[in-house]
Amino acid sequence: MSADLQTGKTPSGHKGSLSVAMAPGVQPLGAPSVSPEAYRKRKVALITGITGQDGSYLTELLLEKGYEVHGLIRRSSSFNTGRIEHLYKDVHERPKMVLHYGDLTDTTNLVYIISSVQPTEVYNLAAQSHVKVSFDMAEYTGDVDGLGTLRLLDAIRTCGLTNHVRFYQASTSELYGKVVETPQSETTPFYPRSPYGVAKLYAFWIVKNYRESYGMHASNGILFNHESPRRGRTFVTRKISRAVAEISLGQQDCLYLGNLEAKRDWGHAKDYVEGMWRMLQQDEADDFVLATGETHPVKEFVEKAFGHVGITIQWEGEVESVEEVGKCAQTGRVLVRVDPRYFRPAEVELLHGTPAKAERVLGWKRKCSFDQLVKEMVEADVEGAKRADRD
Ligand SMILES: Nc1nc2c(ncn2[C@@H]2O[C@H](COP(=O)(O)OP(=O)(O)O[C@H]3O[C@H](CO)[C@@H](O)[C@H](O)[C@@H]3O)[C@@H](O)[C@H]2O)c(=O)[nH]1
Repeated sequence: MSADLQTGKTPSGHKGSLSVAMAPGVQPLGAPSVSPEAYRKRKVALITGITGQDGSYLTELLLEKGYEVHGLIRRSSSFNTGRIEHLYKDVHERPKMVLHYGDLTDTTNLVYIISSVQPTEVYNLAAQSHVKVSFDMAEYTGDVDGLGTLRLLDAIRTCGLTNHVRFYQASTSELYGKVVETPQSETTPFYPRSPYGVAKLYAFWIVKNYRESYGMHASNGILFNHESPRRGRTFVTRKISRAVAEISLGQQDCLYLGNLEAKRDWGHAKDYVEGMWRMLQQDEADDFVLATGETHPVKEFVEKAFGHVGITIQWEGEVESVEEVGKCAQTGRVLVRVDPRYFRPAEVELLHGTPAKAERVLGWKRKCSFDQLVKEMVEADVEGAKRADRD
C-alpha cells in the first residue's frame, strides 16, 4: 500500500506508517548542551580553503583575535600550504592552528571534522575558483562550489549545530555576470556567465534558504575581485605583476593576455577578510557586497604595473583584436600580446560594486587603494623574481 508523502495518508484515507519526524528526545550527533551564547564564547573557527589567498589572511586575522583556527586542506603530492607556512611553522608557540585533511566532496569527512572541532564560526572559502577553468571542469566545479556548500551546511545540521554555528559563504560578484545595472549592489539581479558563476548561484541560494528554513546564522559575502601578492598565478593581476617583474629583470620577454578591455573592481584581500569576519559578528545574518566602488580595465592594471618598473606602455593595433600589442614607449619592444587562448566562451565585461551597505551596517571600509595594490604586488614580485624560492 502506498502513502502520500505529504500527508502520510494511504489511498483509503487511513494514516500510513510513513513518518520522517525525529523521535522526541533524539538529538542530532554531538548537539551541544549549552546555549548558543555560551557555546560561542569558545571562539573556534573552521576555514575551508585555508591554503588559499583569503584563507591565509583570514587565519592571520582570527589568530590575532584569539581564535583557535581549524583548516581543511586537500591532500596533494606537492606542498599546497605555502601561504600558511609562516603560521604553521610557529605551531609550538601558536598551537591554535590545526589542519585537517578534507574535501567538500566528502560528506562523511565533513561531518567527522565538524563534530570533533565543534566550531563556532565556519568560513566556506574552498572552491574551484578559476572562472576559465570552470568551462573545462564544469561538473567538478558544480560539485565542489555548489553541492559542496550544501554538504557543509548539512554537516553542521547533522552535528546539531544549526543554531550554534555562524556560517560565512564566499559568494562572488561573478553572480552578476552580464550586468543589468551599475554599480552592482545586494539588490542587483544575478545573471551568471560561467559554470563557476552558476555553481556559486546555487550556493548563494542554498545559504539563504537554510537561513530562512532553519534559522541558521548564514551570510553571503558577495565579494568583488580581491588581490594581493598571495594571489594565485593564473589570475590576471598576479599574472601581470609577475610578468612585469620578470620582464624588468630580463627573465621573460613578453606577457600574453586575453581580454584587455574587461573591467574589474579590484580590492586588497586583506581588507576583504576583515569584512567576512564582521559579517559573522552581526546579531542577524544577511548578505553583503564588499567592493571598492571603482572599476578599472585590465589594460590599466597592465599600464600601472609596468609604470612601477619605469616602463611606459603604448598600445598599438586595433582595440579588442588579437593584433593589439603593448609596446615599451622607450624602446619600441613589444611587451604585451593578446592570445585568444585566454578568452572565455562567455565573458563578464564589467564589474563595479557598491560597498554602501557593508560600510553602513558593518562599519567596514577598505583601506588599500587601487594604486597601492598594484604597487604592492609588483614590488613583491620584483623581490620574488630576484630569489629562486618564490611560488
Ligand atoms: N585569468 C586571466 N584573466 C585574463 C587574462 N587576460 C585577460 N583576462 C581577463 O581578466 C579578467 C579577470 O580575470 P581573473 O583574474 O581570472 O578573475 P575573474 O574571472 O574576474 O574571477 C575572480 O574574481 C571573482 C570575483 O568576481 C571570483 O569569484 C573568482 O573566483 C576569481 O577570483 C577577466 O575578464 C579575464 O577575461 C589572462 O591571461 N588570465
